[in-house]
Amino acid sequence: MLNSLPNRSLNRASYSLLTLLLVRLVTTMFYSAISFLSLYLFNYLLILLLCFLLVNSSSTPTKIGNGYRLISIEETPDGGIGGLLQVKQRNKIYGPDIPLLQLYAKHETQDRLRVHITDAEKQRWEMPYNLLPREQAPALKQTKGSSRKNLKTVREYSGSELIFSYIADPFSFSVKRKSNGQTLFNSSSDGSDSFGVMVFKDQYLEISTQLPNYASLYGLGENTQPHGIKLLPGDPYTLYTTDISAINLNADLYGSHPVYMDLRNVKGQAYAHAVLLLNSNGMDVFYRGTSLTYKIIGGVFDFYFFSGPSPLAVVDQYTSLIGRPAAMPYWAFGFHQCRWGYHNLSVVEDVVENYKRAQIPLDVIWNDDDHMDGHKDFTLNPNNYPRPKLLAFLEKIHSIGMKYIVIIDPGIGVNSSYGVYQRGIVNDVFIKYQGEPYLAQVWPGAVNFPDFLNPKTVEWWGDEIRRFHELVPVDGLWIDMNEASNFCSGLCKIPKDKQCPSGTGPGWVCCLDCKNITKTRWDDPPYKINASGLQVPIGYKTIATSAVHYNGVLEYDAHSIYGFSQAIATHKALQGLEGKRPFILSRSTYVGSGKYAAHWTGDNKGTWEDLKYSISNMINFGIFGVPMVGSDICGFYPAPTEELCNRWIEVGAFYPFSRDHANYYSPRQELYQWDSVAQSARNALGMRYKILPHLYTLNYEAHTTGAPIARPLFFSFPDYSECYGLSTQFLLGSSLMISPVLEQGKTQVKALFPPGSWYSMFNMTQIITSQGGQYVTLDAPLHVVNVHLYQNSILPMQQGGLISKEARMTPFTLLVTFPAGASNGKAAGKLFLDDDELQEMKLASGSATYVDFYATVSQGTVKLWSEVQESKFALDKGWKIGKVTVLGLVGSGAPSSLEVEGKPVTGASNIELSSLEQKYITNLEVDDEKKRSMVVEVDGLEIPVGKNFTMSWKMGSAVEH
Ligand SMILES: OC[C@H]1O[C@H](O[C@H]2[C@H](O)[C@@H](O)[C@@H](O[C@H]3[C@H](O)[C@@H](O)[C@@H](O)O[C@@H]3CO)O[C@@H]2CO)[C@H](O)[C@@H](O)[C@@H]1O
Repeated sequence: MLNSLPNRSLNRASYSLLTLLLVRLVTTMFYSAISFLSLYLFNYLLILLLCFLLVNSSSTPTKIGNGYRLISIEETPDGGIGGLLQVKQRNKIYGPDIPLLQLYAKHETQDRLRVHITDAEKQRWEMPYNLLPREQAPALKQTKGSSRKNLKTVREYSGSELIFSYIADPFSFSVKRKSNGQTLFNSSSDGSDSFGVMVFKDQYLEISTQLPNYASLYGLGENTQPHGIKLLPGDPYTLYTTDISAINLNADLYGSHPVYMDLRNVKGQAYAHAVLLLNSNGMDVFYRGTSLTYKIIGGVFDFYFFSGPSPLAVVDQYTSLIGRPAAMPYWAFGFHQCRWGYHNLSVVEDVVENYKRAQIPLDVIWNDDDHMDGHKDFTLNPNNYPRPKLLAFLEKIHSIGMKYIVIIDPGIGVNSSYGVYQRGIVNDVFIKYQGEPYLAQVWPGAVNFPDFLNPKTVEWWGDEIRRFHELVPVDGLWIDMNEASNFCSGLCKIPKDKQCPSGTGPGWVCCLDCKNITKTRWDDPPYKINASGLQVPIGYKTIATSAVHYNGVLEYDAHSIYGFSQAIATHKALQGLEGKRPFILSRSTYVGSGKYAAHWTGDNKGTWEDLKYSISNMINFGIFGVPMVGSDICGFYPAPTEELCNRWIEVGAFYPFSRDHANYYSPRQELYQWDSVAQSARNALGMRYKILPHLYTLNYEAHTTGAPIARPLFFSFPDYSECYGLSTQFLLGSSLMISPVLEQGKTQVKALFPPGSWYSMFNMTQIITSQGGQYVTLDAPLHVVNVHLYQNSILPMQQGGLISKEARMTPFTLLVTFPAGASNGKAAGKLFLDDDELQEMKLASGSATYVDFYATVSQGTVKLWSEVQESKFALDKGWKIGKVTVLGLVGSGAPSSLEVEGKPVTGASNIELSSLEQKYITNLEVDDEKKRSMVVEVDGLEIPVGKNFTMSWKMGSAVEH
């Protein structure tokens, strides 16, 4: 029962009591003399009757709330509607109902509807407007005296695509799509027991929506699901930021994203929309297949509906509200190597050398906390990482374009001789408990946590980052443990007579003297979310939930935005430094984090399951507006097998954020450690470095439209429901598909190919599938990952290299794909280039260039041209298009009449034609003589990127269809 108290234990107790009594009754009856029978029998029958009543009453659900009725409604000055909701009947389960609520609904844009419900008489906690800027909901009591004359029992308010309507008593609301009449959200009860009325108490809010059983839902994270991206009915999706690693299935992991995308295929046509419940309190979300129920322990209902109707439109609308994803610098798309346990600088230097020796690309080298002095943020270990040597190393790697990133944890070591801590105390920047900085334990031992909701803290943090940057010119920061993670729970003191260890391993065992804090309703709320997947107290191994932030904000409310607020402060600090584009990697994320940081999926395991989960985790974050994401390649711990590491780099080379990272206790797993892994890495990363221009263009697209970099297939094939649950393959952009091996011992992979023509990026072989698309078994020996480009694409590529900076200056190749065998076809592609040192990523004269490429084939004539915006930047850099490769054309004999810029190009040497092997053909009748599809390569070109160009040629004896 969702809207009733759980009563299973009550029933069980009653039945036990009943059984006991029955046994006693029978025994007694047997041994009792007839003369006493009537008296005993009467007593027992009475008890029996009471027990039956108890059992029966306990199986009747106890209602948590009785719902609200709308008592007034009017239009608000800002064009929305506002109303008052009065509780129908109060009860005290999970605390008293809030008597009067304020309802506010507004079509904020053409495709976004907001529905906000809060206490009408008292300000409640909600996501701070300064952290997530958005339109303000109206002030309280605005509607209190409003007239009732407008009040109708049912009423509709229509925006351009979404229609909001309500039923007055008991109050419920629904959201419909205007274009097809579909109900997207409906909080009125479907009559089932699993669906109650809306409940609004101080520490318990509940609301449900009906759903059609054919809706496919995605999102509600951070969460690892064994079955992949599509949400399945069952256990609650619990949202509460927690230091629990991605290996834990169906648990509340590091981030909180209370948003889902709902994809429905209505008569072969797909419609997607999304629902965000902007609430930072802990919650359980129960998805039951035909309904979804939120149970939240505080805050307000602040719903945003995004009408789509395409998945890409949904993320565009979503990120236009929560913030567009951060622009990443070019080098961030290179390969990253990290490890906890690079004990000294020489080890780091060796790693960089070994990558070079093995000819494996590497752009960024990282330090976990090994460079620190006693695991304290912003310090250097003078023995293992002496500053002069570190600076010399950084100068060397910076000179070739490589970068260096280090970790910082939010816990600041409590140590009176530690400057960062001293200045923190002086500036009063820490979260408080009973007026004192709240004491916790992380790697340095006892720590205090900065309160990033406090403007003074943001200033102090910025200053500490500036000081550190003067000490060590890092290129980015990794903010870890910011859920916030605490190795202790409750109220702790530093033990007097014992030295608290700091550091690795046992460092995570609590050594402070702690006692539980249970006395406040914040530490022990009436409704228990399924925290840590185990219903642990919500203050378990984190900051006590009754601790206090700036302005009296309770950790209870602000818990899940800790990492988010730290990312904002860190971003601000880095922006202020050299005026460069910041790179931040954050473990904990919330709605809007993508605007400031990249994310990795935390401490995964070196197992085949985790390799698989990494794909769904990655594509979920694309939906959450955090497109720069990846998992620890080869697994964080314990130790991957050689085969697994081969397969992992073949997937990880195509994560937007591609980093190998390992635990302190794991054996070394840099990609050169095994010859076979090195070979797979050269293949897969070799391809990544060739498609860097594409990844970087996707970065621009993400930054300007929210489009995920790595996407599920349904983003490009929304009408093709076969791919709705597919979590073993993914797309980079709209048409580059990765189909990796995810199982041990396999040298083939069964991959789904949506309808059309696909071309292998490694050997140009083609796969053509019928209208229904199909699964194709692909060869995938150990060093091979299958990457295919879809028809109608133009992919700008470069020659690759060992560092992105050098790869970036090599000539371009345009890879053009037409539907195989079609005599008429179109293709298009795009390229964004800019000065990635600049903070802003925008199309501007002199610092960026954008090129649209187009191609057509018609009547045997192939045409290719570009349309350039802001040409100067690319022209100044001197980039050239050296080659055009076109796949899927039909014809035989040599192409002729090659013209570039309207001028004939003589000499056949620069245009070549070869036949394309057709690997898999279904509906295309192939007459090998006439309809072979071809590879046409036009080489030796020197077309400046940034200049509009046209080129054309005729296919030899083109075949008409
Ligand atoms: O900076 C070092 C690493 O810190 C992070 O991972 C640590 C994690 O946050 C800790 O909670 C802990 O996790 C262990 C957990 O406490 C323990 O019960 C057991 O389940 O093993 C867990 C994993 O070891 O230690 C983690 C480090 O081992 C961060 O996520 C890493 O990337 C950093 O390298």
